[in-house]
Amino acid sequence: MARNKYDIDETLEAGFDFGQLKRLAKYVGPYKKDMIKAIVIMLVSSALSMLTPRFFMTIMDDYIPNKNITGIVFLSLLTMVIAIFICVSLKVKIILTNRVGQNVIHALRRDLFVHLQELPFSYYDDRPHGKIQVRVVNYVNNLSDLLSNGIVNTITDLCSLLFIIVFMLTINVKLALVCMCGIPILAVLIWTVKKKQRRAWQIESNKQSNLNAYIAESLNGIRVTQSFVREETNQNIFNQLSSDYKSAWMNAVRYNMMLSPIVDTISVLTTSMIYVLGINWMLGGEGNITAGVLIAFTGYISRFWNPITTLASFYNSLLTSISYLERIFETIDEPVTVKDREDAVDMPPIQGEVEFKEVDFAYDDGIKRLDKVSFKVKKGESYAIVGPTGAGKTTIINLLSRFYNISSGEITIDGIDINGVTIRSLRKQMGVMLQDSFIFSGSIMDNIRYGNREASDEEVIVAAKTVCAHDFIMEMEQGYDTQVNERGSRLSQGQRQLISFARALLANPKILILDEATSSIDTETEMMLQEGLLKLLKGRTSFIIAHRLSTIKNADCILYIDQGQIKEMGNHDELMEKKGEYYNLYLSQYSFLAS
Ligand SMILES: Nc1ncnc2c1ncn2[C@@H]1O[C@H](COP(=O)(O)OP(=O)(O)OP(=O)(O)O)[C@@H](O)[C@H]1O
Repeated sequence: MARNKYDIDETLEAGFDFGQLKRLAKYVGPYKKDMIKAIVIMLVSSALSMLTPRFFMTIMDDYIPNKNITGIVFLSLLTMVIAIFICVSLKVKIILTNRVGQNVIHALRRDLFVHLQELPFSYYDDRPHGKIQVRVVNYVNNLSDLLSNGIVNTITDLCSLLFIIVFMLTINVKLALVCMCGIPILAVLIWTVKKKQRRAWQIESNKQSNLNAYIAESLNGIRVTQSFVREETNQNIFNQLSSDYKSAWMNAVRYNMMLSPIVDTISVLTTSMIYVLGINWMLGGEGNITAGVLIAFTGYISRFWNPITTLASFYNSLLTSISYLERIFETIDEPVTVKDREDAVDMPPIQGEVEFKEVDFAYDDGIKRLDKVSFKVKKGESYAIVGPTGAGKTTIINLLSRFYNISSGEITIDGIDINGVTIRSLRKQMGVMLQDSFIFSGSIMDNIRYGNREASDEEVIVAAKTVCAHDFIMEMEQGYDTQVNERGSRLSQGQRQLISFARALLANPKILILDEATSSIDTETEMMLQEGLLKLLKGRTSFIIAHRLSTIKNADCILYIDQGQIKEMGNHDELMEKKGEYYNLYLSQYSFLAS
């Protein structure tokens, strides 16, 4: 449970290995053609750009002494044409690589989202949503530079470097070696800071994640915050998290910043050495060095350090991206613990007989929350589950929908073990109304239709009428087309419950599960609703959890749960006669209402 907090850094279970880069390469695979085009264009322009210092050498050493004006004009024009070609190819490369980058980002984000949709409740129990969100949005975005420019630039820069080295070696080996003597120094420096730099970017991603988690949590809880006048405390927590993020970013970027001045210094030093040694060697008549050779070399040396600078910055962005990639792939690799067995078959049309056989269950914290729970519901019966807060009522119905895996025992529907059927075929035949009546942004019609996308408008309206939601919906400015916000902030809690109720009904389920479906609904509406509900429940198996016992008096059987165990079982009259826990609970509610 340690992860489930904004002030706890996430730990990375799987370390980075180059296999992850290979995995990223797979995403680039479908856009190979665009990548190849971009690389070829860049290689051609890079090879052409190598010619210009050579042209200047020819002009200096050959055409000027021989007054070859035509040659000078021709080479100057050629240089101009090459410059225009380079300009155009750069533009084409940007278009191609951006297209590849954005497509890859889209594919990565899609895979992440698809996987997140499949991950079980237990994954979300253990993490703040902000920490998940930051992976899908920010971390994936941060790969954009690596994907759109990094890959093509690296390949073309490596080739340019090779071209330059070859060109320099063909002109003068001694000067070429002087030029390259800075590379080993740079390699040692990069190697020395590599580990610290990677760690620094991992810490940065943790802090970003914490900050995001807190922002998401604060926005979700803004009403409670303002009611309890917690704004100042929250600001302090936010400031601390934001300042942690700032420091982590500054620390990480410090390593990135180090590289560029080092490359510049080495570049300036080697250029000076070329001049000093080159002029000395030229004056001493050593190694066939002419003024033209020196001019060509100064042209090459600036081109020589250019790709090294871009490679160094690519290396920086690679290390940054790696820390994000680790998180992205960690999420994609997160095992779907609640999934179809290999031999799973579709659940046949449900008749409605449900049986729990000695079911034990513990959440991820390992504490047993259900202990040998056994009961059998006949087709079409309605079962109520009551008991104190935290007794395990919701847990029972969560297991019936297979939101979690049971620890031991068996749950069967019509005698079929629900572990052996596909989750989709099982859940499609159930109508579940969870405690959290979540409303999505969109129209009221869409929100009800969430339970059955094929339902016609008329069917939506019938469901709304059955749960007594039709009147209040019609009173809204655009009736069923009224737009509501995420979480339904413009609806009352009771109205939200009625909409969720209608949604559960619309699925036309064989098994209906209602968890505190009417807790926020006024007694008058509830009584009206009971009538519709009675008709509706006919022939369907239903599970109703309610604290308000008046709601469940008519249930065929009532399970009284406490501390994960069934303490009493029977209909209302039987349990009242028994004068046990249910009796006490009923009397306490009755006397509370009477008083
Ligand atoms: N995701 C979870 N991870 C760990 N423990 C959990 C989780 N959800 C519930 N619990 C614990 O399991 C126990 C049973 O919870 P459950 O939600 O089933 O209670 P309940 O009877 O439905 O309570 P209420 O009437 O308040 O809704 C509680 O002690 C609760 O703290």
